[in-house]
Amino acid sequence: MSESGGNAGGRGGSGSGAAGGGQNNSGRGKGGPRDSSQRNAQGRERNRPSQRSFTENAPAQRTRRADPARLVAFEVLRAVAAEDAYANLVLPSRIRHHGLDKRDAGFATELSYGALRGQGTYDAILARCVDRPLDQLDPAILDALRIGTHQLLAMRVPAHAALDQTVGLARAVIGAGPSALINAVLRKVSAHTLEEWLELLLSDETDETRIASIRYAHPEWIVRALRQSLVAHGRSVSEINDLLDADNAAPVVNLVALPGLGSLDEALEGGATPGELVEGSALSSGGDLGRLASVREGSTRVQDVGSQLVARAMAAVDLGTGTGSDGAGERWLDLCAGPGGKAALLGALARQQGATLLANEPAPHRAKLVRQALAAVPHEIWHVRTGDGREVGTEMAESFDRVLVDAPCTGLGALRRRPESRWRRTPKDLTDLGPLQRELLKSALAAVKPGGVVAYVTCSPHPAETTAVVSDVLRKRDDLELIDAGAVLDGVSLTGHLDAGHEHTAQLWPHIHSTDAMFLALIRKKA
Ligand SMILES: C[S@@+](CC[C@H](N)C(=O)[O-])C[C@H]1O[C@@H](n2cnc3c(N)ncnc32)[C@H](O)[C@@H]1O
Repeated sequence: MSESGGNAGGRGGSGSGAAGGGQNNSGRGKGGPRDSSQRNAQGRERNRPSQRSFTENAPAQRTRRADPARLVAFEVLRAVAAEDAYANLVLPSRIRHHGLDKRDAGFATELSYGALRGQGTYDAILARCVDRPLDQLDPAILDALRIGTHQLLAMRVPAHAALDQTVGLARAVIGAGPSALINAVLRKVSAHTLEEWLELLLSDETDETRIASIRYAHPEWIVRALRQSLVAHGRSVSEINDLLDADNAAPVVNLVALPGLGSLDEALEGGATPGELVEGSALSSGGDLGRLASVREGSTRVQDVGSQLVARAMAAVDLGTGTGSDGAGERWLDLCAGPGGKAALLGALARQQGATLLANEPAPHRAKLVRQALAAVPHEIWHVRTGDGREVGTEMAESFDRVLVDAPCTGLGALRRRPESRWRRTPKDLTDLGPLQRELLKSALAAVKPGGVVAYVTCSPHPAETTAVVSDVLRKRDDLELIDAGAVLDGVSLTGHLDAGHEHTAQLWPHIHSTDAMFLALIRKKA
């Protein structure tokens, strides 16, 4: 049991914990994680077909019990497919239910997230190994095959363990019948490495979109949408592969210490590293964040650096009103606040700047989450309204100095955090959300005082929900002007140069900034 457990191979790690390189029955050894270059190199080496060995036992004679970590991954995939569940919500509850330790939890995370993200590529491979169309397979069998394929092609799990354990899982939870099929199909999958499979699948392919779609496991419409997004924000279309690749890497967990309320000391002592893009942030060293008292209290929170930057940008805009540029006496509004990540940061900044915050959210259960998120901020600073943001503009016309519209959007900029979402979203979502995004922005512009500023934010870079919304709403209005959002973002960043601005709006990117792809427009209502 000498080998340690790094996680993924060529497709990038998906979880925080370890996956197997060990020689025990489940294919997972003991030891700490390795850096990704070692994992990639060693993962490919270990899984070369010529070095593979399989037990000669028939499936029925092999493992009959489901390894708990693989069972958790299987249950996550089933819940996502059959119940429309979100992997990031269902995974922790399954891990708790099966009592996985830290190491197995890491393995289950990598396996479920990796199999979900890589689904498009894995299905293209499986289609070559199954004698019927994949949609004619029992969905549970297909999920078991995806789990087996991810272990074989992208994790440092010995091939015999990947095969035996996946067949054992199928026997235990699906039935004895399908295990022979799963055994036969996974043997075919294991005949090649991932690179060899991609070569086989793509050698005759000339369509660039289809090539990128299969290689980087994104639906073709999203490949096209992201290309269009790069161009719309002044970047080169040649960045597309880097962007798609960044969506497949496990995002590092970012922390924020609420300004004036939280501290990163405990996290830094525990191995977190200071964030380089924004003040008060840190990159978590992984593990259970609940061990940190400041996280339990809510004064230090998990928040993507892109979200931190746009919230700070809204708070930092110089209104030039004489009373407001330092925030004293100002009223701030977060129009779409649930579940409260940005509201918590804005609440802390409002306290420091002598302002107050109204956080609005229509969904009652999400409004409750906003209250919980704001719990560490003194109560006299904030108030939560449960209602439709489209009504705020008329109900509270010209009442606020700063308004954040963090609009409901497709989330195309946060695909790395939501492994199933790329397969669930459709182009129709883009068109369906457009009217709501425009109405919310108009309501915000009605609610802001003359001289005040509205920050329009999405976690999508797509022009249909970013630049098109802003230009449609600003068209024919001479009382509004765009502030240079790139310059304001630079001003709140530690580097002072994010290179995110383009034509007065700003766009952050996973492959450039290691943040979610947050869009920011800052609109001032002329005094
Ligand atoms: C992108 S999320 C906001 C994320 C939040 N700002 C944060 O940082 O945690 C969009 C939110 O808008 C809310 N929403 C949907 N329809 C809305 C409406 N008509 N008015 C206001 N908010 C709405 C959704 O419930 C969701 O909570």
